[in-house]
Amino acid sequence: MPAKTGKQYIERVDKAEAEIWIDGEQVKGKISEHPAFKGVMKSQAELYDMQFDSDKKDYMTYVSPSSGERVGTSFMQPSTKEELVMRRRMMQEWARYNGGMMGRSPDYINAGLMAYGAASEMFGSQDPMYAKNMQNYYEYARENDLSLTHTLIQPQVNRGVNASQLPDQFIAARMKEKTPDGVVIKGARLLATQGGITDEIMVFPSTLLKQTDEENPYAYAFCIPNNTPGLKFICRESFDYGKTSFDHPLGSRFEEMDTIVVFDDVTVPWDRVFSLGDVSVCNQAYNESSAVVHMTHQVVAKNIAKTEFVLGILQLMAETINIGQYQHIQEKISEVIIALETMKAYVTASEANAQPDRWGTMTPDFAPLNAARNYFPKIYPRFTEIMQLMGASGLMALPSQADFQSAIRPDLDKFLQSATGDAESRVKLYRLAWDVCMSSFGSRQILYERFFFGDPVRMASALYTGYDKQEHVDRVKAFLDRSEELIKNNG
Ligand SMILES: Cc1cc2nc3c(=O)[nH]c(=O)nc-3n(C[C@H](O)[C@H](O)[C@H](O)COP(=O)(O)OP(=O)(O)OC[C@H]3O[C@@H](n4cnc5c(N)ncnc54)[C@H](O)[C@@H]3O)c2cc1C
Repeated sequence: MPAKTGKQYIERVDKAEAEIWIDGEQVKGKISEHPAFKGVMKSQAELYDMQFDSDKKDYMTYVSPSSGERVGTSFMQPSTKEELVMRRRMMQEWARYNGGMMGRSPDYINAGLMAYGAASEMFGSQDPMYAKNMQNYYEYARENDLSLTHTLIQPQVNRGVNASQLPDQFIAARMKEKTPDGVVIKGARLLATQGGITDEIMVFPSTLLKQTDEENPYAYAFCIPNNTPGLKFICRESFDYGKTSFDHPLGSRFEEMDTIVVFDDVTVPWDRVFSLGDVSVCNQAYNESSAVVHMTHQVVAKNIAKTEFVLGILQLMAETINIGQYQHIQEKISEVIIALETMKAYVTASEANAQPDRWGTMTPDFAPLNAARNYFPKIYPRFTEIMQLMGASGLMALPSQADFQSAIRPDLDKFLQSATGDAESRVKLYRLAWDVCMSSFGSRQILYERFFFGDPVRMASALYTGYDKQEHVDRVKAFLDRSEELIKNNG
């Protein structure tokens, strides 16, 4: 089957009827018609449809090496720099469509899956069956244009101890037993964004587990359909409040939802298991496969689009109420321009210095991408602060679309007009800014950028420990020795 359409995406997820809980009730009927999910599912469907745009399909899709059909480019295992750039172009096309506000457009997980597929041999170190499973699953996902969510983190109960030391050994999802049908998993994982509105879930190694025998049952990697019996998604409150796209321009379209994932004796069939019961294998999978690099490549490409979107909004705000002449406004917008150019430079450098990894996949240079993934979580909250500082009362003087259709419209037209246009256009823009920097949707975006790729403190620590600093240390030592020499010679 070739790349899928938006309609096919929606039909498949509706038909699956995964077990999803929200506001104390289980979702019944078509999830694409549920108020909490219909906006984002429509947006996701639009992304899939872009694969068929006549002017885009040459880079949104490519010819499958197995079926000869055109399949999604985010599944492509690049072997040249040109293919790497094509992948990024495809990913940015999707990100620009949603202003970078959909962190989990399907290309995010596809980037990881592509790398795991290319490195499938790695999973065979435990059992050759796992390597075969990984390779087959990657091809299955590619040929069926699967959408996936994923879950990596153990419940936040007591971060001072390991999962096996919690009061109940099945709080964090762990292996319960092996049966002829598969491995039974019981417990919970966090935090699956888009949980329940994809075809399947990837349950991969959580970030580094302690290397002890007690932790081995918590170490596994598998993918299963969202409607596997015993699998439950527990949603937070929805930030799509059912308002129009005028009132809540982002929340009504891109509210991706975050879910707690419960495994209630879920049997994972053996052909879907890629690793099991060995912390050391799990701990190295992310880095060894280059999944971390390809996922970061997608993230940075997406965040370039997000920065462009923020820059566009800020500039429009400056023009709308004529504040672009003030130096501090120029300085603030310049901060975003500098961030944009920095992010673009990181991606360009990573692609220019790309090399095939040990699995033959053309892989971007991780050093600039690693810097980017540590940089953006710090700068994105500042973008929203700048938006608040520039928006001021304009972020609160925000009548709704219904107000514009009521008897008070003449007042709105008079008092909310702007330097460049009418009241309705101005309110539309400021509502967008509010949804970026003030609303529940906007606050979640800030939290998302801070944490979704891992704890920023430990990411910085990994950057510090993994970075080769010796050359610079040696140069300073040589400089100090040179100074000594000079003193000696001159003395
Ligand atoms: C909006 C959003 C969406 C997300 N989507 C997904 C998803 O789709 N899939 C997924 O798998 N995950 C997802 N995550 C989870 C994300 O990966 C985690 O939030 C992140 O890895 C941090 O883990 P934690 O939330 O458990 O925080 P914790 O690890 O509990 O950290 C809480 C605080 O304690 C500190 N801390 C805890 N332990 C240590 C330590 N050992 N050393 C130093 N400091 C420590 C942290 O620095 C932090 O300040 C999402 C998170 C958010 C906020």
